Amino acid sequence: MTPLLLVLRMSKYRLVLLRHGEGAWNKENRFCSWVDQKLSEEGVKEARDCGRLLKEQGYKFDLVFTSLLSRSIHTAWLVLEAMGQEWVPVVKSWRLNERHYGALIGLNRAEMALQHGEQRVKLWRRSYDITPPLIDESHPYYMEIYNDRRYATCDVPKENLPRAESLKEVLDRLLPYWNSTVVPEILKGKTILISGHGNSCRAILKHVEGVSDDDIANVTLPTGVPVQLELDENLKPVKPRQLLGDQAKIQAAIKKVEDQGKAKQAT
Ligand SMILES: O=C(O)[C@@H](COP(=O)(O)O)OP(=O)(O)O
Repeated sequence: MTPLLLVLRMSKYRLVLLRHGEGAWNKENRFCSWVDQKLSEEGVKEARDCGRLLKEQGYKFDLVFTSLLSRSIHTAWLVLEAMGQEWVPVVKSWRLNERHYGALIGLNRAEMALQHGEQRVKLWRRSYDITPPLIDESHPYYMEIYNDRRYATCDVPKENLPRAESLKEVLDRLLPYWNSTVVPEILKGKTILISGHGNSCRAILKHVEGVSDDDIANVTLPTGVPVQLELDENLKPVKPRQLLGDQAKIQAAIKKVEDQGKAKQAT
């Protein structure tokens, strides 16, 4: 068998994961999570650039999945528009929402690092099974989140929606949706884009690639950069994930996200 045929046989499905373009609170270095902040100007540009890149790469999507948060939905729309593929169906679920950061929502990461130490903030952000402090009714964004009409449309009662989540808990709520709704579409041969969030995409990567609980702490995704996965017939990766685009810029963007947790007085 020629090497080309071998690759064709082994790489049966391609899937693209995307952390939405920069949001207003990414820019302000605040934990955004379930607060429905919109894309910044830069985030709109990132989403359009991502669409152009995916078009250049020859992508033709059949289906797009998003969370219920505007920044993931707008990113999907902008990507599809830049590709001239606006007709492609977009399916939304709370199960693809960003990790629920609990009582940390709205707080500035650098200030939290000053108060609690960089190590604690790193554990909150990147560890697999540490749950941040729970949000409660006294939190300034509690009502805005739980009174939002979109959360009355979920497949669980509002009272059972999370009040804070570790990455493990994100995977626990995401996996049933992945197995029941996303996987069957991949297996039909559809080319799928998941326009999600830093941590919902990390949870999918952990599951699909079998990343260990320790190693997932070293996976950070920048905004607006498509992650290409090539999978075999059992949905196992046939090669390492590829972050598409200028590699030097991508490395700089990853460092910028990691550095958001360094101690600094907010300006
Ligand atoms: O909730 C947030 O603020 C960020 C992730 O924050 P970190 O885990 O990077 O601190 O999520 P996203 O911008 O992908 O929706």
